[in-house]
Amino acid sequence: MRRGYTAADVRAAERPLLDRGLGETLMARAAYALAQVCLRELREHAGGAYGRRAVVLAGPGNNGGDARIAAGHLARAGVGVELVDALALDAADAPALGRRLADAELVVDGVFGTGARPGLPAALASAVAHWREARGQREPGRNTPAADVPAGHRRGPEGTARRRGPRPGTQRVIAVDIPSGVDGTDGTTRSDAADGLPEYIAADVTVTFAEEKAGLLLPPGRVAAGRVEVADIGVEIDTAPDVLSLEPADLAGVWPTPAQTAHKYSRGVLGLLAGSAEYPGAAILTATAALSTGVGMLRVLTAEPARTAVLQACPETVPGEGRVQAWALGPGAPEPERMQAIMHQIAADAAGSTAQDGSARPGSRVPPAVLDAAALDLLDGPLAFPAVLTPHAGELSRLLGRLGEPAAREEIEAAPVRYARRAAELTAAVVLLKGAVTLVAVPSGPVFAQSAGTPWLATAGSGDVLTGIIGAALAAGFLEGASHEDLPRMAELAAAAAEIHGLSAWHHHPDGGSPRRGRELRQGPQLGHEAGHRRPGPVRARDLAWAVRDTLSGLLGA
Ligand SMILES: NC(=O)C1=CN([C@@H]2O[C@H](COP(=O)(O)OP(=O)(O)OC[C@H]3O[C@@H](n4cnc5c(N)ncnc54)[C@H](OP(=O)(O)O)[C@@H]3O)[C@@H](O)[C@H]2O)[C@@H](O)CC1
Ligand SMILES: [K+]
Repeated sequence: MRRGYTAADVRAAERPLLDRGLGETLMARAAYALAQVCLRELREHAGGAYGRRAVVLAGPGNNGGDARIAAGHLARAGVGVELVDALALDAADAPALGRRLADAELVVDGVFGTGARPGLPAALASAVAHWREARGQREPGRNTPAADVPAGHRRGPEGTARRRGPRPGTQRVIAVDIPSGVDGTDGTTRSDAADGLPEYIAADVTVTFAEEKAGLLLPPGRVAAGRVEVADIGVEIDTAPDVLSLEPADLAGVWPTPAQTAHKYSRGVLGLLAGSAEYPGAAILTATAALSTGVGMLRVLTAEPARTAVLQACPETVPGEGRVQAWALGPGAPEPERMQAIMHQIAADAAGSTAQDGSARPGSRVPPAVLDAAALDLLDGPLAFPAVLTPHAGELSRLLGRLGEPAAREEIEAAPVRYARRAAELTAAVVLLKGAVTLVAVPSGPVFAQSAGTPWLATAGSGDVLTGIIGAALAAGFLEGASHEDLPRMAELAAAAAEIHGLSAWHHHPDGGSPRRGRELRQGPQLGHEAGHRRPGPVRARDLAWAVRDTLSGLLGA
């Protein structure tokens, strides 16, 4: 599990050490750890450290202080270091600095850290734009295989006979604590930027101090940070994290698995209301995903002709009503009246039917529900039963409008954590906001941020599959029903479902090849630049729904 802390909590944890006069000691430790990572990256990616070129961008605060001390360590190891005062940069010098940045084997970004306002000063942003352009010219395609690299780019055994600039793909960008331009706490960058210039410096590796900052787990900071390495500098944080991320290796400990003595009813029954005459496919995808997830039984309440379509595609499905341990409502525009009726019934059960002596029986445990797509359009206030809502930004925008706090889709995309949290408060539900980084918020408590996915997952039907996985997890995880007190556990299951959904896209083999298994699967995909050599291809929602079974088998060690 990755844990991200607010910049304020990290500062508060450092405060007693600073009061004891240990500021310089902390900075020395941070800089030493940073330099070690830089030297290792040079050895691994540029064939060595001695004689290689580094540009160290240093800002006005302590982040710049870390970078300046690390620059000294690098110089003593024989690296040719150019130290740049990043805020003293003149706009006229930006193109030349951009070229020098492109020519370096190593760039250290020590401009801003946890004390920063998001965004980059204009002259620096212009230099970064020139740098990107020069790198782009040298790297026509990010996936250029080594054999296609022109001979002039290849390094001889002694690093001789080189063309100007590092070989494509060998430059390493190391961020100090957090990529400059990104907010340490919410991961956002400047939202008012209209000049088209870069707003942050994207890194291959971020060396962060004490603990991960929440902004490293959240979009777009998460992608900007590349791989994150935490350096222990002797600062202990005893407050709760603000953001959590489940990693593939965590899933076996989180996911509900059947007891030895289980039978199909005690494994959890999921009631599904999905699909319509226009969209029967959504019901098939949600049903397939729930069955691939290993639900004990799936009851489908959908009307004809979607019902027959589901029964033909998934013969295990049981048609009609009956007892269920969880509900999945909404994919494929099923009848609104039917969804309303089911939600009213769960709400009435949750409120506690009046006992025979007339007293209320509050807080009854009821089957939790996952509400997707058309079901979201029926909500206009706090939910009286425990639920997971699964909007994308557009659906969340409509929902927030009905809840009296309108927000445009673009506003939500620029600050997704804030709006996911607010929607969770207003609906008293778990809100899973889909995106490149999927966020799972509860009315109060840490947010989960999951990013196993790939842009290929943004395809019709993908969300129906996620609903099926979440529904199956709720059915297995809440055999005795749930109340609002269970929202944190429901959020954990929804986050795990999002991770499994994303991993299934990375690991499914539509051509029938065997899926990745065991250890390789549990290590999970890498984000950002690291992902370059392991990309999934196009994803079909139908294949995804099937692949969930192999992903889970691999993760659970089956
Ligand atoms: N504390 C500790 O114990 C340890 C801390 N450590 C390190 O310190 C880092 C935090 O350092 P920090 O607090 O000095 O803040 P930092 O991010 O360097 O920047 C502040 C400066 O930047 C300026 N500025 C900001 N944004 C700007 C913008 N958009 N555009 C222009 N200017 C902007 C800002 O100006 P101002 O806001 O005052 O006008 C101020 O001058 C932390 O990330 C870690 O690396 C480690 O050494 C371990 C021990
Ligand atoms: K930085």
